[in-house]
Amino acid sequence: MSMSNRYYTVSWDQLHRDSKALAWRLNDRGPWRGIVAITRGGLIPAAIVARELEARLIETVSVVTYNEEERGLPQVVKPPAAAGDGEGWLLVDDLVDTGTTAKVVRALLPKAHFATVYAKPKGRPLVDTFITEVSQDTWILFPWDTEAQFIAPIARSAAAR
Ligand SMILES: O=P(O)(O)OC[C@H]1O[C@H](OP(=O)(O)OP(=O)(O)O)[C@H](O)[C@@H]1O
Ligand SMILES: O=c1[nH]c(=O)c2nc[nH]c2[nH]1
Ligand SMILES: [Mg+2]
Repeated sequence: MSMSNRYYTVSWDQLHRDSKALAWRLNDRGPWRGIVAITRGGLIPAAIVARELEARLIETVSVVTYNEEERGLPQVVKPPAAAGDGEGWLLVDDLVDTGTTAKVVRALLPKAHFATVYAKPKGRPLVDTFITEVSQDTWILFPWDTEAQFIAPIARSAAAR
């Protein structure tokens, strides 16, 4: 996991709204044969988009990347067997960051339409449709990776300084 200068915190409510906004855009470009979710991050946006577009055929593709380790090469641990070359299929992920995952999946499904909820500048050229862009040095915090916790009152933390 790369370190970032700031966080962009996404609540369940915001993720639902942003995924629905994505569905509105994608509805105009259909009909779609089905949806390929890029696991695991793409699963929940894909479910929300599938509900809105009344898509019932859902395939998955799983790519494991080891950016920070020596072996370095992305591994396709589950190919999207049902989706052919991707023609007529919608490919959904939560975000593009460096574009490493996107490059691998686009090579497997060259004709698919690639949609993400969030995009960072490096990955943005690889995406056909997205909703919100954040800067490259921002880490997006998804609701499934976070939980609410107690934070000290301002007066108490200021007094400790
Ligand atoms: O553009 P990139 O630099 O490739 O980064 C984007 C990918 O990274 C995250 O997935 P991750 O590989 O962490 O796995 P996960 O979806 O199972 O959490 C995210 O869900 C994207 O798929
Ligand atoms: O939760 C996440 N937030 C991000 O910004 C990110 N970039 C790659 N992978 C990521 N996972
Ligand atoms: Mg992912």
